[in-house]
Amino acid sequence: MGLSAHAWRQVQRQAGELVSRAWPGADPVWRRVLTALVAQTADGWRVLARRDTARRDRADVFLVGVNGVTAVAVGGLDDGTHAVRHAEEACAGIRGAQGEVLAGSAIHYAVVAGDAPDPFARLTEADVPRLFRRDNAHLTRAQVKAIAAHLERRLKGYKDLSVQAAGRASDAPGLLEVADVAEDQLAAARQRPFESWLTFLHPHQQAVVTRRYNGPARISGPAGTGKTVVALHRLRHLARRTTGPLLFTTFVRTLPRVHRSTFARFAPELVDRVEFTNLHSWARDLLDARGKPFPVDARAAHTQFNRAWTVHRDALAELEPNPAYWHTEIDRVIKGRGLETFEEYAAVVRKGRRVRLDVGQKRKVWQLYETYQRFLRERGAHDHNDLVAAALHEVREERPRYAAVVVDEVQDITLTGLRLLRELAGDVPDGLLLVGDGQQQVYTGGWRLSDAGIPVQGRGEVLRVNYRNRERVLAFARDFDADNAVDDLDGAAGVTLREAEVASPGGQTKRWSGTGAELPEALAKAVRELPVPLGQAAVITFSNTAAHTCARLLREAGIEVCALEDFDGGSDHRLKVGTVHRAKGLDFQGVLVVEVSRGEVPAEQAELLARQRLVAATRARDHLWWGEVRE
Ligand SMILES: Nc1ncnc2c1ncn2[C@@H]1O[C@H](COP(=O)(O)OP(=O)(O)OP(=O)(O)O)[C@@H](O)[C@H]1O
Repeated sequence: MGLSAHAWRQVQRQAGELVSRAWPGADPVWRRVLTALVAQTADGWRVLARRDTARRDRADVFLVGVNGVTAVAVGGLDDGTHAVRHAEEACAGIRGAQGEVLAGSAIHYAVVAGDAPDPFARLTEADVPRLFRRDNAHLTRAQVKAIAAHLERRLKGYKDLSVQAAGRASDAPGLLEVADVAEDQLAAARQRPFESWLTFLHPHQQAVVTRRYNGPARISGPAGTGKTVVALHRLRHLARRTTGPLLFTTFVRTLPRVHRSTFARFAPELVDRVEFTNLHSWARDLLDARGKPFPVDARAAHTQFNRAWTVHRDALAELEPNPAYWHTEIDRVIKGRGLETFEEYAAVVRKGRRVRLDVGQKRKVWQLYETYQRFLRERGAHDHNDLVAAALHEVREERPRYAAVVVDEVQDITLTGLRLLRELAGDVPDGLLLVGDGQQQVYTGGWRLSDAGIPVQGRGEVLRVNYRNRERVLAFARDFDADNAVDDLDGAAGVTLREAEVASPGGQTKRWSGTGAELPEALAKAVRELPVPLGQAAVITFSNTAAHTCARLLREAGIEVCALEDFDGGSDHRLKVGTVHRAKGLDFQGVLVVEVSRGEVPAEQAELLARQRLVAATRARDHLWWGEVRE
């Protein structure tokens, strides 16, 4: 806290005297803990405390600081549920500067020196400093003051206790303001913009966090509207009201560990109850745990597809010469949708697929599929679809129990994957929450939630305020959604990025265009001119090859890089580099997109590319540089 040892001893003595005067008969443990808490008020924390030995059903202390609100009970509680309700009621309606509300799910709970009922974290006296950790700082001092002022009015019988360090005239007008502003700016430079969503939510977001659903629910809305933020808050809300494990999953391999680290910051007491894992890893682990290991070798599977293609090329090349198109057809339409007979394939509507197929042509595709399957069988190889199908079979045999299943980026999961998740969630009320945005689909092969037997009528929430992208960045990204028909994941019209409301003004965008030979210099210059710390920025590409090239060019220019593949959401001073597929769901203060222009592309690919561009551009909070390499 920047106090000398002498000043710190004085502060503690003052705090001790204050506590003894306020509660003369209190037992020593209580007094010591309170003293430790009150001493921190010299460093900007606020403490509201009461002591009532007859009613041990409420928190003794409300601690407010840069890391949010914590309700603390000293020496144990008789009734944790009542204490939670009391704390949530005390905080209900506390508003931020822009009309946001303090989310009930944002309150931390702790018992010091006593038994801790859920959701209270259990701390010993020696653990008390953990309540003041600054690595989770996300509120400004002004916000801390405002919250404490509200609580002071709300909490009857609680005393506002504070001490001052010698030489810190906290009430001298001007002085404090200057110190506060300096400190706020320092914190802001470290962690910009303030992640106030850890405590404050838009009233609509907050309503979605706590609403009760009597079936599967869906949150949709354009990029940056806080869908994941709401999902994480809801996860905490649900975890507090249930027992047993919860699952947070997504199709994107790199995302779960990032979300885990965010969740660990604001719900450390619950993080071990939630499994954060991508769907394929989850499926593999389930089969391993049941003694039925199911190794997938995507490369071997790809080789078998190429072999099958050589057999059927002549039959299909006149429809579409690119084998990747047919691989996707098998991956996303036939296997992704779990089609088992030709009759099913003949009947299926191939939403979003460019090449129209009559029954005779579908038969040719089916033959390609059958050959591919035969080759896989002969080699004992499996692809990812086989893994998901095997897990679905296994879950139908015996369902692992989860109190709730939350699925992020649901638009990219296959239909079979959705069926698996539905099966997994069972009929538990509030058991399944699907979060996604049709506009950000980066893989083709449409479905509706109802195709997977997931009815969400009346339980679909749409978020509309974009909190991530500053106005100019959003305007840039909006240009990519011109021709996109977007659905809300269930067939109805969805809300597009064009319709999203902007929450933050300003922002900066730049375009560059040049040849491959000019890229190294332009990219290095753009990185150096980016007015954000490198650790808060990312270079995003549309292919692995381009990502590798950019990483090499940056290293050669002496810039430290970290592959997005390896990023876990922790603080890291290196520039992140990766494809748009790995950047999904994440955001950075500054983003540099490198696009290798491909000239004319077929309509279906063009639409997919527009979506990928939209995803890439909306990863930038404040600064976006868009470089186009002309081949
Ligand atoms: N209530 C809020 N107050 C302030 N900032 C918010 C709020 N909600 C969300 N944000 C900010 O917006 C960013 C985007 O939120 P989030 O990642 O949840 O959006 P999303 O809808 O899941 O986005 P995408 O679909 O593009 O991945 C967050 O990192 C956070 O900084």
